[in-house]
Amino acid sequence: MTEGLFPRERAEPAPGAVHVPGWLPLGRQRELVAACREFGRGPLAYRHTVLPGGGVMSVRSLCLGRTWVPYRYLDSVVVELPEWLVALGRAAVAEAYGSDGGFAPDTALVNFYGDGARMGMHQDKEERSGAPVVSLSLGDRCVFRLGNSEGRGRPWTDVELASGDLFVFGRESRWVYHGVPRVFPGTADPSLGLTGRLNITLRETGRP
Ligand SMILES: O=C(O)CCC(=O)C(=O)O
Ligand SMILES: [Fe+2]
Repeated sequence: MTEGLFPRERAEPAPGAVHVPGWLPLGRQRELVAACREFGRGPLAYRHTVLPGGGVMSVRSLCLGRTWVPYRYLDSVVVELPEWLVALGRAAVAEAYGSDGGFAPDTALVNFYGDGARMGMHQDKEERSGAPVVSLSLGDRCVFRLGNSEGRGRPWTDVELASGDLFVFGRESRWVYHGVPRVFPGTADPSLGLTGRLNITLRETGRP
């Protein structure tokens, strides 16, 4: 166990892919966990997405703003993307790239990883915008696999994401395959009050 022995430093594991460990202070993480709980009490619920081929995702998710279903965006919005989350997304891009570049996310996927949940290698490719993808992690640590734009296979780089970490992939890395092959149960700060892992992913659909 090397956990805590080495400082986790800001890194750019691939051009355009920026990892900022501990970007969100613990208080802000707690607020986000509370907000994610609240999202699930509204008209939306965390559900296992059923894929067109019949597969069922192990992750449970809900979508704020423009509704994503595999593999397209609908015209509908069930719950608006909160303005504070848009602002957080802008701040995240500014942190990663030095400027927010006018980032205007209109959709967010909130993913909950319970026992044994994983996410296979995929591209976020239903967006027409080349704007970056912003990912925030809460709760248990995980392995985030950052692949290449050509296919699901190697080469890839495994990055460990922990609670409060920011990961932005845009520019040359915008269309890379990526996934979460592993979550480490029970690795979150108990004071966060979350069992499992939450991920908030903000995107710009580029649709009117
Ligand atoms: O959970 C993560 O860190 C990644 C989520 C993801 O890739 C997605 O929702 O498209
Ligand atoms: Fe993704």
